[in-house]
Formats: sequence, structure tokens, C-alpha cells
Amino acid sequence: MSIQTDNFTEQRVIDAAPASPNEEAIERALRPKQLDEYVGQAKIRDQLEIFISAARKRREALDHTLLFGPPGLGKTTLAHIIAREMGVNLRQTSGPVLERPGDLAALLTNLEPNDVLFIDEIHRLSPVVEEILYPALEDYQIDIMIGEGPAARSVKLDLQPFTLVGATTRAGMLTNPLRDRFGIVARLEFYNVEELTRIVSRSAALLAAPINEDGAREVAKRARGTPRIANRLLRRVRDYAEVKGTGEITVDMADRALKMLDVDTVGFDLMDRKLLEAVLFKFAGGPVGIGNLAAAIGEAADTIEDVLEPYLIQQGYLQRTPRGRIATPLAYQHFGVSAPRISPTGDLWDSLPPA
Ligand SMILES: Nc1ncnc2c1ncn2[C@@H]1O[C@H](COP(=O)(O)OP(=O)(O)OP(=O)(O)O)[C@@H](O)[C@H]1O
Ligand SMILES: [Mg+2]
Repeated sequence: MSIQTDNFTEQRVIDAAPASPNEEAIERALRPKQLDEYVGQAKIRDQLEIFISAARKRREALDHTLLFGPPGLGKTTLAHIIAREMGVNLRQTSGPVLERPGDLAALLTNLEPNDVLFIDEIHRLSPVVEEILYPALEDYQIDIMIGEGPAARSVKLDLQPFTLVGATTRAGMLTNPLRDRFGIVARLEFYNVEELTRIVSRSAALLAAPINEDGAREVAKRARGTPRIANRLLRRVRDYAEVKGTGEITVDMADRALKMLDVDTVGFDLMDRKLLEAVLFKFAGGPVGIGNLAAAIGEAADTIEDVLEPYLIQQGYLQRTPRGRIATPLAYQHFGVSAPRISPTGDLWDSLPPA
């Protein structure tokens, strides 16, 4: 996603999607490789630890696992960790890449016992491909058609036992039969400041960038609860500290660098502010439907729902109601205006003082 400013287009510095192949390479280098290096998501980690060690003891494949949550929270990272902890290979593909049933059949028949097949963006699998997947998941078998026309016949092939790890930003878009076939379903949550501080410190060490605890915390506070953004902000702040200072990343350096990047004190960038301002001032606090909001800020409805809104909702700036999005008193406060006494849905609000 990019934003149009006066005379140039730039990548949102807090976009949760990877910016470029170059950034993906850096991400790989910073990616934790074992479960005990994976920061946060304590519940998921505890569960996986037990399920993985049980499966290993029985020399069986781990149950099929669905990972869902907003971009940049560590789904791909976790899929790789699962394969590594199971001591098996990981084969990676994604929903939109698997166009024909044969594409999936080729992958499935090449798996070794207990391997992990990782399908990213699994909500975008085509229905014909999904059909092949069901018997594969349930009985480790596939039915494929050989030949064409009247001579065509269906052949059953046995597969090795394997684990499907599916990742999606949209669990709601999965079909029920597919969702029901996952034995383990893990919903990734936004990270708190403590956890992100640990991630920033760890990444800084790997990048050999000098940083103190307070500097790491400042970057963490402004990373929208997202490790990918934390790592990106860290790299930008490091550049700033090298050019404008001694290289040491302090609170002051972090603050100045992030101001320059238009990332505010709670981690919102231009796009977040544009969205909240539209709800507050163009639509009088809401409720406003997703289509109108998308048109008002010139952003795709999908991007608003997958990337922008989840954090604003989790932090309590925005609410989804059956009639549309509404801004909360916290949103009014963030922009220094007082909230109305009565909410758009008719509840009485304890007004917060303007910030
Ligand atoms: N729990 C974690 N601990 C430390 N670093 C993490 C953690 N989770 C993610 N990261 C870092 O954040 C980066 C992004 O994570 P990842 O690519 O796994 O996200 P994702 O959920 O797959 O995103 P997308 O939805 O865009 O595919 C990784 O390179 C990794 O360095
Ligand atoms: Mg991913």
C-alpha cells in the first residue's frame, strides 16, 4: 500500500505488509527459528509446545494448524518454527498460486512423512483446489483425474501423513468445511509494549545497532503492536541515529526519527490519522459504512479491514457496529476535541478531556 503525498508516493513506514524483496530478506534474518526465541503469544506457544512434543513422541504428524491474525504478527515465522521443532521439512505455497488441482496434487504427493505443508493466504484457495484438500486432510488420500474425455478416470493416491499449516488474515473468509478440518486453531494477538521492546532489543543486537532499554521501548510503543513494523522502525531509527548522532539509539533519537517519519506518539501514521479524521469530521463520528469510508480516504475496503482497522479497534479508537464504524471518545481526545455526551448508538459517554 502506498500513500500519495504532494509530489511523491512513498511506502507507509508503518504498513504491516513487507515493503520489498529486500525487506523480506532482512526479515528472514531477524526471524526467530525456535519456539523459545518466539516472543509473546504465550498461550499459542504453550499449546504448540505440548502438541509438538506429543506428536514427536508418537512419531506422528502434528494436527493441521490454522494461524490467523493481522499482517506482520508472526504467522509465517510460526509455520517455520513448527516444522523445525517437529524436525521435518516445510513446503511453502499460497492460496492464489495454486490455480489447478494438479498444482496441489504435485505438492502433496512429494511430501515426506510428517512434513509441513504451509499454505499462506489460505482463504484465497479456489474451490476446485479446496475439494482436493479435504480427503487429503482427513485420510491422507487424494482423488485425481487421469486422462480426458470419455477415457478419463479417477485414481485414488495414498499420501504420507503430513501437517497442513494454513495462514490467513481473514478467518471469516474460510469455508466451514475447511475450517472444521483444522485440529489446532491459533489466533495471533497484537503484541504489548513489553514484548515489542524485547523484539526490538533482540533485532538491534542481530543488526549490531547500539540501543538502550528506553530507546527500544520508544520504538516499541510506536510499532502498532506489530513485530514487522517494530523491526522496520528500528532500521529507520538506526539510520537517523547514525547520521544525526553517534549511532546510539536513545529515546531522544527514536523520538526525533519517528517524528520525521510522521509516526505519532501512539504509533499512528498519516493513513491511520486520515481514517480517524474522516470518521470524526467528515462523518460526524459515524456510523459510517466501509464503502463510504473507503471512498472518503481513497483506500481499498480490504486494506481498511485487514490492515488499518484491527489495531484501531483493539486500541479502542474505533468500533464496528451493525450500522457502521463509529469513533470512540479516545479518538476525539487524540485529535484534541471533546466528544459528544451521547454516542452515535445512543449510549451515554463519559467524555474524556481533550488531549
Ligand atoms: N513472536 C515474534 N518474535 C520475534 N520476532 C517476530 C515475532 N513475530 C514476528 N516477528 C518478526 O516480524 C516479522 C514478520 O513476521 P511474519 O512474516 O511471520 O508475519 P506474518 O504474520 O506472516 O505476516 P503476513 O500476514 O504479512 O504474511 C518477521 O520477520 C520476524 O522477524
Ligand atoms: Mg506471512
